[in-house]
Amino acid sequence: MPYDYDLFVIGGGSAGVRCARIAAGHGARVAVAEERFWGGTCVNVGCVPKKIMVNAAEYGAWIEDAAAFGWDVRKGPHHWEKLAAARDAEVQRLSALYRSLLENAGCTVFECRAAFLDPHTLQVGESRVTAERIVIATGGRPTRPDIPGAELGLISDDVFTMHARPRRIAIVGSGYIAVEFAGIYHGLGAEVDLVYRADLPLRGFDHDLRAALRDAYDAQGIRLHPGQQPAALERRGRALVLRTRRGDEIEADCVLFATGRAPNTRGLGLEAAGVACTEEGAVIVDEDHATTRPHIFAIGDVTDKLNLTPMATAAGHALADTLFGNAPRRVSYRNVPTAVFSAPPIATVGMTEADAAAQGPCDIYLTRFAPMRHTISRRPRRTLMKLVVCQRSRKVLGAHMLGEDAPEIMQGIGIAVGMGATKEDFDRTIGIHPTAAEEFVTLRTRVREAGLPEKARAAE
Ligand SMILES: Cc1cc2nc3c(=O)[nH]c(=O)nc-3n(C[C@H](O)[C@H](O)[C@H](O)COP(=O)(O)OP(=O)(O)OC[C@H]3O[C@@H](n4cnc5c(N)ncnc54)[C@H](O)[C@@H]3O)c2cc1C
Ligand SMILES: NC(=O)c1ccc[n+]([C@@H]2O[C@H](COP(=O)([O-])OP(=O)(O)OC[C@H]3O[C@@H](n4cnc5c(N)ncnc54)[C@H](O)[C@@H]3O)[C@@H](O)[C@H]2O)c1
Repeated sequence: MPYDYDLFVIGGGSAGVRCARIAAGHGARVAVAEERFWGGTCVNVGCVPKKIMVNAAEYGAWIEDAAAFGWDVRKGPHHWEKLAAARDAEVQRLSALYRSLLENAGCTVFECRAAFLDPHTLQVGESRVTAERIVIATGGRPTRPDIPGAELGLISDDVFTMHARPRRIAIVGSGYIAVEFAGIYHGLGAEVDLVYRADLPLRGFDHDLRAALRDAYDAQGIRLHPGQQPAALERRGRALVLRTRRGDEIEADCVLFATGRAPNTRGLGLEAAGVACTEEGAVIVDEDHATTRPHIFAIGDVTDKLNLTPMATAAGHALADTLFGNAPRRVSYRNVPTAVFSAPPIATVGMTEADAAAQGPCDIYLTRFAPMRHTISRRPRRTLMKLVVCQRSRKVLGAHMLGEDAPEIMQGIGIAVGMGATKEDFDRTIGIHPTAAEEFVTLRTRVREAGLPEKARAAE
């Protein structure tokens, strides 16, 4: 039976757009359906608008720093609506670009929802469409905790439609989104409460980074509430009150739930297609992104593996090359560099100290220092850099940094760690002076053998 398309992609986000346009470039007849916004989460309610807000928040402190360098500048008020307009214009430009990339590649675009009717047939808006192969790239959505009054709180999507900066905001969670928005709102002048379950923010990251971020946020005046779980949210007059299970009350103008995301598989007709999901709703895939139906594939956040834009695009590209480019390949999920755009930012690649120590003896090289800019500005900022080195092979198993430019620096370190560079390879590299980055190649003092103190291990 001839199909309408060789490939149908459900979802026009990072993963779907890359897969569709590369497949079309290989000569396949491709269609894509997007129900909400071209470019998906990253472009519209994720990385891009978030990073613009991170940049905006940084300027506030830079204006103050400038005075120490001789500039006669005065910090005036921040105009939220100006920032919002600039941010939204850039988002619209990029979203339109994503759509035109698809059209220029020869893809058919549908601006509506798609769902399976059977393994090869989709309901696409008002039409029925068939395809030989189908890719599920529907991403994820923010979740709220199951507590009374949860609907009074915001989710990350809502941040990008706020009309004004809140005076006080309480943020629940301490993952990527929570700590990034804590830094943004604080930088823009709001009072911030960060409410989280663990002892330290950013579960899963290296222990020293987590402790350094706690210290940095504490020093800046972000009010930290570790070991606290939300119990209820209620309106009291014009304020919201977040009650915790311990019985504490935190009052704010708005409450942001940054408590994780769930894969978008509800109502997709996956049962009709014979595609299996985990209990949490993530599509189950093998190393080639094939689902339990060999002609149906899933890529990006909907598989809930490593929910980062570059992973979504890499998976989409590899799948298109494999299916239509006569160039089968797999994407590695190991040694993926990642950054958290907190204030200061964090970046990391490879193993944490705890993970590495569990595999065998390792050495820790670590330095903390005041960045050169701040010896002049007197802003109390500290940088932390750390290498985890295998004692046997001398390979650098993990590199971790908290400090200005950490994400820019870690991209290059990621190449070295991915190639299996040893500590001696790092040491042989000549530094670029004067930079913070050069510390990664001049770390000479082994501070200890890897392994977390008992108390820290218990809290992991
Ligand atoms: C606030 C925030 C900040 C982030 N910051 C970063 C960052 O700095 N760096 C980074 O690497 N990652 C970041 N991420 C994660 C990153 O945005 C995601 O990993 C990435 O966007 C996933 O791409 P995707 O294509 O899998 O899904 P998405 O981009 O979510 O795309 C899925 C698309 O499918 C559409 N869709 C869903 N169901 C259907 C249907 N049935 N029919 C038609 N269309 C459908 C949706 O509307 C959506 O557009 C951030 C995420 C958030 C929320
Ligand atoms: N810079 C980046 O690359 C970047 C930025 C933002 C988001 N992302 C991606 O998006 C994903 C989602 O981000 P996120 O921050 O929402 O999720 P997350 O999984 O990183 O963090 C969720 C947080 O919510 C807490 N939590 C979960 N349920 C809770 C409950 N019922 N009560 C209280 N706390 C609860 C968790 O303990 C954790 O601190 C990230 O994991 C990441 O993959 C990446």
